[in-house]
Amino acid sequence: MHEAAQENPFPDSRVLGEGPRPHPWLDPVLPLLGRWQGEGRGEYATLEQGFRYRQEITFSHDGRPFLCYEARAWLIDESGAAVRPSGRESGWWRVTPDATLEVLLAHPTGIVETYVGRAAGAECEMETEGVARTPLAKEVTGTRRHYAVRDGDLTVTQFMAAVGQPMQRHLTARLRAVPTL
Ligand code: HEM
Repeated sequence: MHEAAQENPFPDSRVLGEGPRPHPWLDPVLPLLGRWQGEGRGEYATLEQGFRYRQEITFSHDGRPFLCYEARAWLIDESGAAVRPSGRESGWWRVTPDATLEVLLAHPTGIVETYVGRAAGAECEMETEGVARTPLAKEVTGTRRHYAVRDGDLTVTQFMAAVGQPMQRHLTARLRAVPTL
């Protein structure tokens, strides 16, 4: 005999004023809350040429002192037309009372990253403490990220040390807040 499914009584919210009240420790990262979409450019020393992509990022919370994070990107051509799915990641942004960030991100490419960073004035900076890789994953040894919300835009930059290369820029994107579904 199957029990009837129940509506989760503790839904996530990505809109301020809807759902649970954000935990006070989340104050420094509240500007990130919501759904963002925009375009970025990528590069790396091992690649013959750069690339363009669109990316969608959502940040939500359930009243506890962490954000639920999800990001999906797809490559686009010069005219902006979609080419193929690309980088995808999900994880948790834990925030402490002194605005230290502890971030966990998992990638379908066999990589799990743990970061430590800081949130201040609508900007977040973080650097990897650890990178774990499955046997077939590419050799990524460290990553640095910067997120900034300014005038309704979210800019995201990512530097990476990987495949024998020193830390260098891989991604830069500018996203705008979009209405939640
Ligand atoms: C917006 C997200 C991302 C996009 C659009 C993106 C896109 C790309 C593209 C187009 C390439 C060239 C190879 C290919 O065509 O697939 C590439 C290479 C690579 N990316 Fe990313 N990437 C993203 C995020 C990441 C992240 C988060 C990591 C690390 C955790 C990463 C690590 C790498 C590595 C290691 C390579 C291979 C370099 C090489 O072997 O030459 N990427 N990326």
